[in-house]
Amino acid sequence: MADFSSSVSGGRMEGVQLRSESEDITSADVTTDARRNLQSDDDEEDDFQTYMSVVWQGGKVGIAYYDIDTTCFYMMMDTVETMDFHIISKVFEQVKPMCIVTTAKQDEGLLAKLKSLGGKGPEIDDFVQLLPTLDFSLEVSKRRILSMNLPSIPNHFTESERTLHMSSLVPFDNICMVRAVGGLLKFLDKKRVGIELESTETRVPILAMRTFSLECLMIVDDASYSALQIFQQRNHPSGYKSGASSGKEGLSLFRIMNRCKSIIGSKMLRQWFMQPLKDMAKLEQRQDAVAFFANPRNIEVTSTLEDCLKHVKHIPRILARMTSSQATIAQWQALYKTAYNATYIGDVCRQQKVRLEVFRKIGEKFTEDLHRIADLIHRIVDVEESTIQNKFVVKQNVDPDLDEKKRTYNGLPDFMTKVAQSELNQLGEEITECNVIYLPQLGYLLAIPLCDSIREEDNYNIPNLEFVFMSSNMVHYKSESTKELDLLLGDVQCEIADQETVIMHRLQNTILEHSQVLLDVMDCAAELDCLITLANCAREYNYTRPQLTQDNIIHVTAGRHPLQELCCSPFVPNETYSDEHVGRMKVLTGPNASGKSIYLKQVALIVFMAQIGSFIPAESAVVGLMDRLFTRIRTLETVSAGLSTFMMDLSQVSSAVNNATERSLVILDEFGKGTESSDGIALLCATLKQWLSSGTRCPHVFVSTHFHALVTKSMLPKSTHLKFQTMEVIEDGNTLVFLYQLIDGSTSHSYASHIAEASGLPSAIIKRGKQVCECLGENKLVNRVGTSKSESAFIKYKAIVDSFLKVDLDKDDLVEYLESLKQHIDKN
Ligand SMILES: Nc1ncnc2c1ncn2[C@@H]1O[C@H](COP(=O)(O)OP(=O)(O)OP(=O)(O)O)[C@@H](O)[C@H]1O
Repeated sequence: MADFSSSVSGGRMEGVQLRSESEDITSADVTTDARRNLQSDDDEEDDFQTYMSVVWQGGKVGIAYYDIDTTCFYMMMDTVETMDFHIISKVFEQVKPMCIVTTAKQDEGLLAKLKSLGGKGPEIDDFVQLLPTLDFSLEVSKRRILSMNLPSIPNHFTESERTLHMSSLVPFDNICMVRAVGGLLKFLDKKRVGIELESTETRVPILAMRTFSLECLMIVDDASYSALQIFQQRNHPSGYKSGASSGKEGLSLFRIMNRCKSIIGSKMLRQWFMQPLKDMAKLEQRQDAVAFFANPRNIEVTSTLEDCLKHVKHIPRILARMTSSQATIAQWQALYKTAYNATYIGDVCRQQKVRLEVFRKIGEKFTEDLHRIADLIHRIVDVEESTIQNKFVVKQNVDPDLDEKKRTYNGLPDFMTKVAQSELNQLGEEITECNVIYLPQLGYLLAIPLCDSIREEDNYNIPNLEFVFMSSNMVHYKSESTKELDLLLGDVQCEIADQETVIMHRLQNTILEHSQVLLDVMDCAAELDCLITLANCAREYNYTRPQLTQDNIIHVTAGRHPLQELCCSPFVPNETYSDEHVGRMKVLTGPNASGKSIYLKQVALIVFMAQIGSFIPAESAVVGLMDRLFTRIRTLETVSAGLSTFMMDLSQVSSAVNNATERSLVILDEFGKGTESSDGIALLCATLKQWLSSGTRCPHVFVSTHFHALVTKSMLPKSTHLKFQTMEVIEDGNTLVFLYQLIDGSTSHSYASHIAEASGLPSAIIKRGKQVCECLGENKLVNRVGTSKSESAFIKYKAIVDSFLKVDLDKDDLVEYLESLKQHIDKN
């Protein structure tokens, strides 16, 4: 009988789980699944796909892009764009779209630029999508925007209320931007982006519309990011198009500084790194916050906030899943934790007496609605049971009717055992075992194991029982009592599921109506996370607060390279002074490996860090905000970029020459080295002269070079802007001691042989190199060295040449001479 009762409960499981025995999964599997859900939520991989649209008209560009992952729409307000399309490139670098949509009637230069952004992969033809100009017309675009169905717009809104709401989200006076949005909406609808497999009524989900602007950004190109090791490698699924390798972040500034507690924080920090600012007020707000969190007196508040931030999740992704009712239990739980912890963060920030912009924003945006959302989820969702059952389960006391159904359902096993017992009593003696099970659609059934009396197929019939089906040695019947059970209890389990789904939908809609609050929370929490991260770095790496100024100067006392200082000890700090009085152009010469490149990169990194709002590796600094950063630093990647190395060098330098202003920072590390040295030196010299001749419009230029003739032959004009500097070295007999100290002046040696010696090159080679070098320097004949074989051949050929030179063509007989020469050669 023990067997019997267990089969009864086994039958119940079968019915509840809606699956056959062969598909059975254990509860351990369910929790693994749930855990996997949680993990996927936590995954940091940037599996985003974005679609971008561009409209360039009247010298202004408007850009819009749609992120399939967050289902948010981002719009860049109309911005002045020149023929070098650096704004479009900048947005492209950040968005990395799958494709770019634009109007078919297009400027050829822009079209060529867009195509070049797509790289050289096989998908290049699909990368730029040209749509009819009508799809981008202003009126059509406006209409399309106004008819959008955002979840934050409540259903009861009238038409004019909707229009008013949309106008608050979309600045309609930005014509290019509105047209870009309209065109992209059309494209998304046509391609059914993200909803390819859904029914035709389903529209592309759009959770929110957000604007962004590049006006206050310092422009840094992709090559500089990798040359300065700000990012080492950036993963992107569309990397295959350009043939770029994808992998994890290597040793980079971002890697050493990213201590964010949340994924949204990491994402925002990456965005901050991608968008250095020239907006002083914003940067100072960040600095104030970093100073507060870096202060040891505030360590308790900081760590409380950090603990809460760990639980703030990527809300747009969750809300996007909710719009299609596909949120997993892990995501419900994540939303609850986010709302709960955000409420706490709000309380902590409101308690602070210090006036920080981030505290003010959090105090204002973390409203009571958050508390209500957390409370609703907490009261309604039974997380524990949901995780076990891997579906949305409603807690008790939410709906009395539902509670009643659940009570009935939970009492079923006992009841079914009793029914099975009474059925067994009525069956013949040859049947020793039976159980009652529930199967959806079929209802309650009596299951009897195969025995001798019902072994034959014809023999399945049992009086008073209706045969239904046979499987796994169990024959299933309908009896009077099971029919009664059907009538009495019906599909309780399905009804419970239906009712729970209705409750879930209602809860979901309430949350989606508050999606704006949740998105604001995410932004503020991510910002807070970034600021605490910058503060932690400042404390750990001993960074100081730079003074930002509108004056066009860069003054750094005892500056360090943030990555190099972690790799070599002791690191020698150096000063940087660049302004109108001390000169904006520094030409750095010095022996190989004396620290020139590290110094140049250090200058760029310090300015970059100051312009993301971070503290910097220096004793003190005054940094004037720069508008662009140009670099020409050779990296391994530039070698593999397809273009010849020298072509890459030239394209980077020409971009600097054409676009650098007096507020730009230009770093040239050994430009001109990749070609014949006279051409290289001429190019470098001409470039520097061009900037020097621009007088006060000369950018801040830092150049390192081994072209010593630039100094020794005074190739550059005398100018107050020009200053020669070098790295101090001491020559002690045969050894060279590097001090890595920047001093005024120049050097005329590269001391390459010392470096070669230190690098383990055989001394015979170094000795010979020195010999040749000396001979060339003194304009002497270089003595030939070689093997004994080449030596004797040299003597033989020299004798032939000498004898030929002695022939007097007017007097001697040439034929006779050649004959004797032949005999001489044959003999030897
Ligand atoms: N300020 C410093 N303090 C301590 N060590 C340094 C410093 N600067 C550079 N170094 C060390 O010197 C090495 C070489 O530096 P770097 O590559 O800048 O030389 P370089 O002058 O540019 O050489 P080359 O002209 O051959 O390119 C670095 O890898 C580092 O180990």
